[in-house]
This record gives sequence, structure tokens and C-alpha cells, in this order.
Amino acid sequence: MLSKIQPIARVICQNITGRFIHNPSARRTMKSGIRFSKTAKELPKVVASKDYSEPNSSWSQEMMKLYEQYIEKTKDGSWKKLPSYNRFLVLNEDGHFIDKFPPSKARLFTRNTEEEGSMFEYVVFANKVEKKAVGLFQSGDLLEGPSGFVHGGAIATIVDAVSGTLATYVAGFVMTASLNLDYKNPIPLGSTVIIECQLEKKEERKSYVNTRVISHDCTKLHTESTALFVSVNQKNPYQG
Ligand SMILES: CCCCCCCC/C=C\CCCCCCCC(=O)SCCNC(=O)CCNC(=O)[C@H](O)C(C)(C)COP(=O)(O)OP(=O)(O)OC[C@H]1O[C@@H](n2cnc3c(N)ncnc32)[C@H](O)[C@@H]1OP(=O)(O)O
Repeated sequence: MLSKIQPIARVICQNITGRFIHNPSARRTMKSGIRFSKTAKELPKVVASKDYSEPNSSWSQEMMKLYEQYIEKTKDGSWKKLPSYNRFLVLNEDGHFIDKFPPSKARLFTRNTEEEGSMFEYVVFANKVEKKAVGLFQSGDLLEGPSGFVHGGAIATIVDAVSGTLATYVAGFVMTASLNLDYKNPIPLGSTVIIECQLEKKEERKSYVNTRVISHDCTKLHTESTALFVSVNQKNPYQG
């Protein structure tokens, strides 16, 4: 039975990730297309499902222009584009996936729709040496708060997601312990903004991240935030 499944799994995984995956003892495939195993030593540390941070047809010219600027910065290796999936993936102590979250309808809040452009369109780039992350965020119509502007809760969500991604990137799995926001100027619905995060300091389990949300042309400050993330006992998902 397994020998029949393996070649299919290789094709699926190669198509999704662009990597070759040697996976002789994997036991089953989740609906998402991610292959899981509790035992296989040969599993790669990162097996991707759909990367929701790839450009799609809903992205504005501003979003695409910024995206291409940051892709350019990845070419010397200083910045990295981080992939983004619709569920958290959990690794065991050997760096292999475990199916802590079995197939279900649960979805990461920021990636919970397949309708492109309707909610959170975003991509995160990170620089490990400088301990910085930049999120490019285009808000969709379903994030409206005051007429024509983005809901404050949606802004908090995306700031949490991008600053939490930086904390995860530098410190491994974290939980948000506190998140403080100052809303300086409303964000027009549908516009593209830049979310700049800087790790301010790290003290044992505590990572402090400061964030600014600015307009795509860098002329307006929309939001400022400080956040504390506390490391919890999981391996860093970005060390694959
Ligand atoms: C295939 C590739 C793989 C890709 C994988 C993708 C990965 C994706 C990557 C990235 C995306 C990231 C996106 C994330 C964004 C969303 C995150 C959320 O929404 S998280 C949900 C909301 N947050 C909660 O529900 C926490 C609830 N609170 C708790 O669980 C606990 O309170 C916790 C864990 C925060 C701390 O509890 P304790 O028992 O472990 O630790 P104690 O001792 O209480 O605190 C540790 C230290 O932190 C300080 N601390 C804790 N809370 C604090 C607070 N509110 N203010 C100030 N200090 C605090 C404490 O005073 C202590 O400091 P002292 O070590 O003594 O110096």
C-alpha cells in the first residue's frame, strides 16, 4: 500500500514546494496536501502547503511594486521572504511534522478565505541580522470599520501577525503576551501599507517588538505598536 502512495506523495510535494522529498515511511496525507509522519526520519523540516503570500491578481500596483522591491533585497541573502500558510504547522523534537492539528475546518484567522483580495493580503520579509521584518499589507473590503477605512481590530490583527512572525523568526514559537496600539491616522480601505517591525530586545523568553504602519509611499504614519511575545516550548518553524 505504501509503495503505491509514495510516488504520488513525491509529485504532490514537488509540485507544491519545488523541492524533492524523500519520504518512504510517511503514513498519510492531510486534506491540505501536507504530508505528515510521526516516525519518518527522512522527512524534510519544512513541507509547504499553499503559500498565501505569493502575489495574486487582486494585488494593486503599489503592492506589486513594493513586493518586487523586497524580492530584490532577498537576492543577496540579507532579506528572506517568509511563506505563509492557512494553519500553523508543528514540529516534533526531531524537527519532523506532527499532526497536532488534524484535518479540520480550522483556519489561521488572517488566511481564512480563498477569495483573493477580500480580507488580508500580505507578505512578510525578514532580516535576521538586523532583527527586522517588513509586512506589505493590502486591506480587502471585508475589513471595513468606519466607512471607507480599515477596522481597528483588523489593524491589530495584521500588526500582531507581522510582529509575531518576526518574534517567531528570531525566537521560535511564541504567544502574544501583550499588544499595545496607537492609531494615528486611519487606513483607507483597499490601500497598501508597509508594516515595519523591529525587535527591540530579547530577554530570555521575552521578545519585545516595536512596529510602525506607514502608507505605501512612506508619507503617512498610520499606527504604532509595542508588543511582547513570550516563547513557548516548540521548535522554530523557520529553521527547516
Ligand atoms: C511550513 C513552514 C512552517 C511555517 C509555520 C508558520 C509559523 C507562523 C509564524 C508566525 C506567525 C505568527 C503570527 C502570530 C500572531 C498571532 C499570535 C496570537 O494570536 S497568540 C494568541 C493570543 N495570546 C494568548 O492567548 C496568550 C495567552 N497567555 C499565555 O498563554 C501566557 O500568559 C503566556 C504564554 C504569554 C506566558 O505564560 P507563561 O506561564 O508561559 O509565562 P509567565 O511566567 O507568565 O511569563 C513569562 C514572562 O513574561 C512576562 N509576561 C507575561 N505576560 C506579560 C504581560 N502581559 N505583560 C508583561 N510581561 C508579561 C512575565 O512577567 C514573565 O517575565 P519574567 O520571566 O518573570 O521576567
